[in-house]
Amino acid sequence: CAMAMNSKPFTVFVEGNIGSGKTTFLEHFRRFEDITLLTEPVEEWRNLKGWNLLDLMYKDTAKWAMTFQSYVSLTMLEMHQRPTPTPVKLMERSLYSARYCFVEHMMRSGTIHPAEFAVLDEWFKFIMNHIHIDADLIVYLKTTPLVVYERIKKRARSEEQCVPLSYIEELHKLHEDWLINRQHAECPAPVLVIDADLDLSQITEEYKKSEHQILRKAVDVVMR
Ligand SMILES: Cc1cc2cn([C@H]3C[C@H](O)[C@@H](CO)O3)c(=O)nc2[nH]1
Repeated sequence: CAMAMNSKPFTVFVEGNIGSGKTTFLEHFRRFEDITLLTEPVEEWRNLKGWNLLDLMYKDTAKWAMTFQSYVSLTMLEMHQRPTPTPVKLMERSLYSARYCFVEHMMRSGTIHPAEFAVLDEWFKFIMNHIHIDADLIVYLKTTPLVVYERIKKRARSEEQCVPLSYIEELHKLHEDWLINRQHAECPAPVLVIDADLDLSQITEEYKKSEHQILRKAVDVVMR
């Protein structure tokens, strides 16, 4: 059912480490007409006017990380701002995981220069103060670093083949700090934790748990 454009849709961020099954989770909701799915625009990051920024970032991180994260944030902001004709909007990742997980890691590991971090952080703070983009719910696909590391190898996305386990472990810790230990007050949305270590056959039960919570909220939005 089309939504009156003036009311905000029930917005869900689907968050999790690389290889945690976010795209698979989102595809599970493809069949619901009342839900708009916004998957990560990886293809845009792989081809900006012919430049594969994702590959450049993984190949020469010190040189390209700032450029890459700057463009990722722009594409995420565009998705946050995109008008949604349905009562529910599911987004893969967000400006929050961009800042609290990926950019945070790049700063702590010295991959980007403190001056580059300062610029990215000023953009993030400006957006937080001027644009309303928070979630009504965050679905956290919680995984064990070793499990997703093996999946990344199996999935064999070419740009990711040189990703070390240590990077996956650090990203995991930053997701836990944010979504389990709740260290960032700017993003107060409730978190629904899904055990995403489960393999495809078992995980449907876990998805059903979130389906109920998301769809019930969607009914609330429509009835509002
Ligand atoms: C918001 C955000 C998403 C995102 C993804 N990535 C990388 C991780 C994966 O290899 C690929 C697709 O998620 O892009 C990144 O480096 N920085 C990011 N920031």
